[in-house]
Amino acid sequence: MAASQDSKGLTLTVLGSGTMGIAIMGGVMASLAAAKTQAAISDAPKDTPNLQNFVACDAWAPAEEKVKAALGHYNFSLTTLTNKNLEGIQKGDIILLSCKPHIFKDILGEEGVRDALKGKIIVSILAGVTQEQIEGFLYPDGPPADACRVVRVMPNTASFVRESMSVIQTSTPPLKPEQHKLVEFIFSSIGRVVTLPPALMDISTALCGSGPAFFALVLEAAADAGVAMGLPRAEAQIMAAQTMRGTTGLVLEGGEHPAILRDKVSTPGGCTIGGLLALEEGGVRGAFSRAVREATCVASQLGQGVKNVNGTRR
Ligand SMILES: NC(=O)C1=CN([C@@H]2O[C@H](COP(=O)(O)OP(=O)(O)OC[C@H]3O[C@@H](n4cnc5c(N)ncnc54)[C@H](OP(=O)(O)O)[C@@H]3O)[C@@H](O)[C@H]2O)C=CC1
Ligand SMILES: O=C(O)[C@@H]1CCC=N1
Repeated sequence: MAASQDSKGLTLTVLGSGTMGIAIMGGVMASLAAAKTQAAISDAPKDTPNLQNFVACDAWAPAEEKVKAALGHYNFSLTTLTNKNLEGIQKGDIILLSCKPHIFKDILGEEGVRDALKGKIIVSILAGVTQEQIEGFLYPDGPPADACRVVRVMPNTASFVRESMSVIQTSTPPLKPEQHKLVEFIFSSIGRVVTLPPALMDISTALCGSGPAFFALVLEAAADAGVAMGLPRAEAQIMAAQTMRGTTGLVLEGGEHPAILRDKVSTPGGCTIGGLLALEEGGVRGAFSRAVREATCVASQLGQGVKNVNGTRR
């Protein structure tokens, strides 16, 4: 990590300031802002990395305004750059690779990038791109002593509201303690974290990365049903979303198994069992599970340059 940054704090540089780049910076900023407020009212010693600065890079000029509009109010040092990835990497201590998967070679292949990355950490959230692919591209002859470390993480878009489920891929060999601490700090500040081996990153991509879209479809269907039965749209959406949140609370905080939870809600002879049987008749369990498995297959191909990854299959 660059010692030169110590007095001004560490810098997170984001390469690709789209949905995820903004969501992650936003979540981290919200978390740091909350920690500042907490520190002001408590004397407890803090053992958190001194992350203070953010650099948002993109290839699309309007992204600068988008980033400022989404994050400007946090009052952190925020620099926006268009087509200046190298400058962003030079300024950063930890680099978040959040472009589309197939773009990574354009970014990391730019002259000077390998030098600028010396001793730093790249966190890649690219679906389907392995740690080996990135390392092999940067260091085709094997990593030099001052090589950067590449860490693969799969977060989700709920990072923005600090409710991400982020899967950090196990690093071999382990990261240096301060590097590990910084990666853990960033992702645990924007939600929950689990660490899993490389072979489980594609299913993690489907379940956690794509998951918000799948659950949003169910949520929307529930709200639609409410509207169909006469609820105003706004109330129907809040009711569906809060009910989904309550269910996840019972599982996450209450440790309830989903099958037991279903059973507890199903009063004998009541309406819930009637609704559940309609869902089973419609094959919702199979369709939902198939969606996650399909997304896993597609995710596994995203880094291979394979075309038509979403072409129809049996
Ligand atoms: N969306 C999600 O929920 C999740 C996405 N991911 C992964 O995160 C990554 C980003 O996804 P997402 O945020 O949805 O994608 P977006 O398209 O929203 O963001 C990517 C950004 O990178 C920009 N970009 C393109 N080329 C370059 C370049 N050469 N240098 C710098 N920036 C560039 C794009 O600009 P332009 O639009 O002009 O191409 C775009 O603004 C993907 O790899 C995806 O697999 C992981 C977990 C969840
Ligand atoms: O749809 C995608 O490919 C990305 C990866 C996970 C979520 N969005």
